[in-house]
Amino acid sequence: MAEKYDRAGEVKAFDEKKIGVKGLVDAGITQIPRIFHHPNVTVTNPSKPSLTVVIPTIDLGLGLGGGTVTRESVVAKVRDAVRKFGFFQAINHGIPIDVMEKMKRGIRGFHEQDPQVKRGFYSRDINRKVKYNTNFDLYTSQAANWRDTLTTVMAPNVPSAEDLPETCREILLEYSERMMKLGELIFELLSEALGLKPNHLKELDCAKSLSLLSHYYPPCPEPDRTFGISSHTDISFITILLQDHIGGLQVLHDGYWIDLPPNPEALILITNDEFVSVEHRVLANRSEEPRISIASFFMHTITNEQVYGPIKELLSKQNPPKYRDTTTTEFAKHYLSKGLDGTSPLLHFRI
Ligand SMILES: O=C(O)CCC(=O)C(=O)O
Ligand SMILES: [Fe+2]
Repeated sequence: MAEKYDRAGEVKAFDEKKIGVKGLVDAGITQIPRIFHHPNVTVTNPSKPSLTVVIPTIDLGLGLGGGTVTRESVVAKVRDAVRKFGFFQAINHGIPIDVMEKMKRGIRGFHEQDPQVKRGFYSRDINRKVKYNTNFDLYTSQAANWRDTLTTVMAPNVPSAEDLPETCREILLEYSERMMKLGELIFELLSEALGLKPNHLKELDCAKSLSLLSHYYPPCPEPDRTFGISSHTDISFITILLQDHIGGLQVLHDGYWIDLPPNPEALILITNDEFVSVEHRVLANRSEEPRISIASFFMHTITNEQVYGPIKELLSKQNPPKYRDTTTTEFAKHYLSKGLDGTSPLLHFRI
């Protein structure tokens, strides 16, 4: 039996230091604090002989010399991927590689800057639009994850440059502007994939609000005891993820954890519902370098009272609603109180 300890006290003490997990690594720890111990770290895939899953990869036709793919074929591939998998890897998505590289460097720069300056951004205030912390659910989850995150709300109200951290302000603005354009296209494709008019999801304001979660996963001295991010589904309408070369991201498919290997050209799209809301996680970083990822969450902030529910046009006697309507505020509050416990936040709203 594990020895009893004052978990709440240790969580608070760690949080109040405002140094993040990076601060622990910089201090030279060789064992991770108990608050990061997960009772069940099953890192390896449940073994299925010769597991071969082809990761759905979709060419959006926006690369240099693009135009070789038709809209119809892209919509068909998107429909297939999000129904079967709940995610896909997008290539030729229109965001240039140098912008993606600059974004990863900028975020690394934020996390690796003078800790005294970084400390100024440390906060858990849900109303703050620019903040950094370790685990948004540090106080509610059963076990903490080996990850620090800079969160910036980039749309609908674009922050002024001075409100953003100096180390990455320009690239945050440029990346977000491009991400908003890509988001519009993706919501059009998803609408069409659902058999709706192209603007349907955009008219529901799904493409309007963007938060960037810019993660830093420092090397973990005991990667078999914890996660980078434990199993969860996202709170957003969709997430578009940029990851670096380190790896560790896995999605759950047919009961098996599948690795999503890094690809410097690709972005990963994670969808929600009709459209599987795919469960995913990141293993604790076992390399000697930090891992950087930037998750673009198309979602409203917690103060947005807009009502969302199953799309009316898709409902019928044969296909009645499975979920009740809710507001962004109610949904976000539920998500925050639950933490990343591996269960779907949607269950709470099931009819
Ligand atoms: O870092 C990653 O690859 C995934 C991040 C993620 O799942 C999230 O921010 O919700
Ligand atoms: Fe996620």
